[in-house]
Amino acid sequence: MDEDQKLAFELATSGHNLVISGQAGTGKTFLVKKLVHYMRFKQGKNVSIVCSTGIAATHYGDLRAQTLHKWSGVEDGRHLNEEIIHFVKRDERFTVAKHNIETVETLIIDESSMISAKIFNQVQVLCKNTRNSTDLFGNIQVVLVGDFFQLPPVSNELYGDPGKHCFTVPWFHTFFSHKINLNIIHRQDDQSLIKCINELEIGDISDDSVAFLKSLDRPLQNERLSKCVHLFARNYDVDVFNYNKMQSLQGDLNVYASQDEGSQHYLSKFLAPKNLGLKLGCPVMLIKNLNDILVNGLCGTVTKLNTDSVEVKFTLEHKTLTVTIAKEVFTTFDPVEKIVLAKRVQLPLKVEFAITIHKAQGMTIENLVVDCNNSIQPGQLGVAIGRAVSIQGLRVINFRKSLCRKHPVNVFNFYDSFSLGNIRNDLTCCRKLNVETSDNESKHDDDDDNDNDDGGGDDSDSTVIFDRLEVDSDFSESEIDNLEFIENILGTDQELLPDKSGSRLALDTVLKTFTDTPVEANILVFSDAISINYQYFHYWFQAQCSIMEDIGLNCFPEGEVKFSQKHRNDYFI
Ligand SMILES: Nc1ncnc2c1ncn2[C@@H]1O[C@H](COP(=O)(O)OP(=O)(O)OP(=O)(O)O)[C@@H](O)[C@H]1O
Repeated sequence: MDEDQKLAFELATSGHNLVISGQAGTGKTFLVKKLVHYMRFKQGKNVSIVCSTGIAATHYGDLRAQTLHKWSGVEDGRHLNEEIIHFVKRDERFTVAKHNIETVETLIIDESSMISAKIFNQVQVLCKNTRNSTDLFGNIQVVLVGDFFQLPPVSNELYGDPGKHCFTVPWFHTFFSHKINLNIIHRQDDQSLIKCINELEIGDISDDSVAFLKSLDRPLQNERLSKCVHLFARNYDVDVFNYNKMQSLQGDLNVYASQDEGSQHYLSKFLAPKNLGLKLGCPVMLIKNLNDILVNGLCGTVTKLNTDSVEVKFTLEHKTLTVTIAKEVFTTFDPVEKIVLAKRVQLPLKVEFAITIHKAQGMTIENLVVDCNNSIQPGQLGVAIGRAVSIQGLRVINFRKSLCRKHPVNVFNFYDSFSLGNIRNDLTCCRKLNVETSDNESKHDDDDDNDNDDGGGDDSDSTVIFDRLEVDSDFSESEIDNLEFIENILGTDQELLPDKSGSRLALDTVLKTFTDTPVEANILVFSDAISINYQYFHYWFQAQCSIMEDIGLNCFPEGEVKFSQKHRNDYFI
């Protein structure tokens, strides 16, 4: 281990809560494996490893990691805090999750950049309540591992999750007073490549690195072989690539049609396709966690096509496993009305000649082709190119400097806050704290401090009381107020609008679209359309979503002061 890894190892094995970060390839997963071995087998501790995604969990092989969602029972985040506490404590379907929470001593959470503040807070509240404790996380030692310059959490408007980083929960810095950054990159040894990944992660790329990346646009020797992995930013591009590859594959095409019920709007959002075409020998990826071994993201090859099922040979860490995959039920659930909005029965598979960058986070890939087109998220290209081991096995196509995005300022601020803090042997520095906290305190904190905007502290009864005694029921007026507010921001923020003339025109069009669009007519589609059309304003629009929420609030009938999850869904879905 290098010096930083040793320091992190020492702190974690002495029982401290700890954040371990570091650029792609600095050995975070490597360190966790060492930690788990030592803590389980030398210290005899009950250690659980959980990850934000099933595919990240597979990197731990026999150490048996699983997703945080499954381990804790929070599933896909559909439950309110009080419900999930009730289920885990009393419902026998949640016995395993209850046992996990009651018995664990150390919880290691990897790939935490993709865990939202809402889910993180919910797990914290759940652990505290299930262990009948007043301590954060019920006094479980938590080691949080991840690179927050990589991909951020995915939002889920239906479940009231705006997708904010887990470090925005208000109790974060008290609970994690020790934070360490690993600095030595072990995955690659080419200095130009290391520098380039670093700059891509941060979103500030030098001319040298641009030239370097452009020089990598040449065919790889073994690009045509199946062991070469193609990465794209969007599922759509993955699908097009897969379709073309599928056409060129020999053999008969079997088409598996789904059985659908419910809203077309939600059906169209399922990853499981309506018609899944498969051929013998085509590469596929699981898109659902079937058990601890067959997890979402696992790749394999089709070996037999049956009428309603297929046989797939999966490649695990060092072995292969052939399994019959039958159709599964996919649902979208309304957590307030408690109804299923859409249901699809389909094979939990997707053709995978290529995969999205999201699915690749955490992987090490020897032969890699990255298509940079349509990359819009901060850190996305850093994640993609950071998978490569060497420049000999890396091809980069469609790279342009304008595709590099900067992370929001709160990510940089978070890293500025990195320090080892006060280390006390009796753990009074991080674990044995007398922290006054309530399950919904994050909401109050949010009100107090807009910079530390958490959004994730899920209110325990999902109802936020707003003390607006006078509610403006006239939509147009409040809308105009907010538009003026937007204009003011734009008038002063040079950084957001470096090119004011071009932006002005785009902005006027956007604002016109906004004023012409009834809020209740699907604000999400509207914001998506804006993001696609005006990527330049991407971050700005995210910030405007909260302003739009305010506009929605102002539209409530007079006397209405409760803004519940249901109201939120009515306005924003
Ligand atoms: N101290 C070390 N000595 C030698 N090799 C190391 C060391 N630390 C990590 N490695 C190797 O470097 C490679 C990258 O490590 P690892 O996957 O743990 O990085 P990571 O920080 O988790 O990356 P990512 O953020 O992309 O998931 C692996 O092949 C790992 O075995």
